[in-house]
Amino acid sequence: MKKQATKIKICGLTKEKEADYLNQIHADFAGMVVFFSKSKRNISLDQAKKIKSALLPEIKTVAVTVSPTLAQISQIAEAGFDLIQIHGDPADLDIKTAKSICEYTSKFSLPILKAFNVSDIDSYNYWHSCPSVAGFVFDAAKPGSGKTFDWTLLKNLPRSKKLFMLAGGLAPENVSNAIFFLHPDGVDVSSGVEFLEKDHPGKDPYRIQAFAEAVQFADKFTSKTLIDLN
Ligand SMILES: O=C(O)c1ccccc1NCC(=O)[C@H](O)[C@H](O)COP(=O)(O)O
Repeated sequence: MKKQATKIKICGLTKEKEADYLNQIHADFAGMVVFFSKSKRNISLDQAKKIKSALLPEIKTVAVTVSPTLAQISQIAEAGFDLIQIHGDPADLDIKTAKSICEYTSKFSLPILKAFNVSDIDSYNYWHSCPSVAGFVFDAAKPGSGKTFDWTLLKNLPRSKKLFMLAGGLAPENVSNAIFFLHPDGVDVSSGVEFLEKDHPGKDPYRIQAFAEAVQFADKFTSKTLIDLN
């Protein structure tokens, strides 16, 4: 059995210089919130492209969306993202005419990271069967809120080669415990690596470094099989 490091996704990038912080820790995924103006981390596709071009090419870019429309998904694919993270259901999905959500999402031009926000975890088994879904992000009830949730809800979910990623209120202070408890394939953080001062928005390079070190610390004491998204 090959030992595999826990993958790191840093989410909610808003500035080009934050790409350097991810490059320094060799993050696996960079998440950017698009087409969701309610979020303080929402950025335009042009901003996202600038951040993307400052990232090491091996860092996979994830467009983080809430119920995206088909038109938005095409624009996201054209902008060169590697994956699309979907909270909720796709907006244009007409349950009456689509044979199944799986069939519908198979038309998307990008692999999907299906995000769950606690109350919808019941649909995990269904999404798990969809070939277009590359993996899962288990997040708190309100995405990007920096709040955790009851991790025991995930303990007995079946695993496969699809990426199983924990999000929601992770931080340098608790991510090792999360890895010890759940052995996820990846950990996803946004609020927990931002500046602690309320009047200082954006990602804190020292907290990103501390997060990566806490993940490495936990990995020394856990082992898992190889998951490859390529
Ligand atoms: O960040 C947002 O504002 C956001 C808005 C809409 C959908 C998703 C959003 N964020 C998702 C994430 O950033 C990640 O799932 C994240 O790691 C969890 O957030 P946090 O609890 O702040 O670490």
